[in-house]
Amino acid sequence: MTPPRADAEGAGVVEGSDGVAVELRGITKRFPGTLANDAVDLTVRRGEIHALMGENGAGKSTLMSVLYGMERADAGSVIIDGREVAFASPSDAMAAGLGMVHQSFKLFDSLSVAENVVYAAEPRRFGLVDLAAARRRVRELAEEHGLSVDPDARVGDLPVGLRQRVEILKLLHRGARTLILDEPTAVLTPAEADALFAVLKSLAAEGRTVILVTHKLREVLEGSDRVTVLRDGRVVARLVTAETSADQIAAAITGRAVELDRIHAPGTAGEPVLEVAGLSTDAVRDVHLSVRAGEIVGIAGVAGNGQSELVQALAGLRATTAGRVTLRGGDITHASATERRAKGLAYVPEDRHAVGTAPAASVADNLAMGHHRTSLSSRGLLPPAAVRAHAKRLVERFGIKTSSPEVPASALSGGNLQKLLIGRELAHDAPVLLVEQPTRGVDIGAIQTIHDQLIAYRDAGHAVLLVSAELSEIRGLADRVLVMYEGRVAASYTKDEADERTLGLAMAGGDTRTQVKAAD
Ligand SMILES: Nc1ncnc2c1ncn2[C@@H]1O[C@H](COP(=O)(O)OP(=O)(O)OP(=O)(O)O)[C@@H](O)[C@H]1O
Repeated sequence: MTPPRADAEGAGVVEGSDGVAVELRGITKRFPGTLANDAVDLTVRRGEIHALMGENGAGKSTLMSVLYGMERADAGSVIIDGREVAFASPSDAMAAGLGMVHQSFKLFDSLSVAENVVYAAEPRRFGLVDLAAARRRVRELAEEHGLSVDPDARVGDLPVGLRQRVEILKLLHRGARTLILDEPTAVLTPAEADALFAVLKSLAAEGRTVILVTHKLREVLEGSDRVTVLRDGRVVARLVTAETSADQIAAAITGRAVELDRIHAPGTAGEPVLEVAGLSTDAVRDVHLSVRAGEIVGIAGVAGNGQSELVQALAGLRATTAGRVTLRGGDITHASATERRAKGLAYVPEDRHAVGTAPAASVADNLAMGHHRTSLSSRGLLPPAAVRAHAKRLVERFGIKTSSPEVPASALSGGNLQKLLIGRELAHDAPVLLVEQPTRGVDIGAIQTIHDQLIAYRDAGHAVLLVSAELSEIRGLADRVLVMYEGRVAASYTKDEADERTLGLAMAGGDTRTQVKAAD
């Protein structure tokens, strides 16, 4: 691992950069109406795990895009291994030893692990791709870095944690010495996240460098060496992880005290409004549940145990093979998604990009979507003034950071798009809300806002079915908790019973409900 040498005259070599892998000096990047990065300085030492944190829209992704050659800064310099660089594209950044794992992986599902890892940098024999060498290479890299994965597996068949491994192996194959990971644990199970951090720590111990963009305080405290916090495009804190606390980081991020992991008091439940009896789909088996007015029912489970499929079936987006669903007493088992909506079912899907929003439409139009039959509309039409006023209200209520409601939704940062989606669905005031992963990619201050809004929604007498991979979210919000395992509801707990250990065991397939009761 030799850093690139300066040329004979030493041009481009920056003084005082020993032991520094990446240095950004005075990076400024402006978008129309937004100063996304304002003279940002960031120093990342070789061999460290450096967390980059900050509210949604603080400028983290923009800064990483500048570093990785995807965006050109208006001012400032990028220094890699002591040498000033000017990347015109990510391939320049890769050639200088940087590698980025994006939130949506860039892999070919139909190809094998080995083919993906060596893609565009294949070992060749007599001009042909040498697949045997590719397989060997994957095995070597996997062994060297503790990243075991079968070189012959088809990528599309792998769980998300292993697909992420393939991305990392691909970067290592291309010689990346600095890895940038954008919210890498957002879609991982807790066990996969632990495995990822073990890998990152061993890469750092080898002298590689990791830059981690994340909102998760716990993983930053456990897994990083230093933290840089951005707010409104500027650096507001540089912290040594071992010398700081969750509260200090949270205060740096939001500029105020945040109550972390609050457990909300239970609500007062009324009549059942959503009733599910014996529901089955391709991935769900014989589910019985009911959600009452004024109640939040949480569904916990390791990703892939049928939670998403259950909610999709309830939303009318997945075929039901058996069972019966009633909404406020009316049978909706075979109703379309549109009919269910009209009957009072709102839905916040997990995938905000593919199903939830229209990126080219404006923020205001996205917030108005589906409101053609609500008080916003006048004979099925949406008057522009009403759309604007509606957008203004929701932008304020949910703290959606945007230079104007007229910009396209694609200009919003990831977390702000999530706030838009939640805001739009809550504004329907529907008697039943199905919500999946409401705070994925959302900063800690906004998590508090979204949680408060969901509780207020419940207290106004609505029923909420909440699916979340975050146990702290389930415990904080839900009045009752169901755990799904292998497509079934494996256990059901009251708020008091649902401690982290009990839920964790049930999620792993061991229903401890009876033991807990016996011990009481
Ligand atoms: N292409 C663009 N056009 C206009 N504005 C943009 C564009 N990309 C980003 N912005 C704006 O720049 C600011 C910084 O966005 P950025 O995506 O860097 O934030 P972030 O810290 O990564 O947020 P998140 O945590 O939500 O991912 C935001 O106000 C965003 O709306």
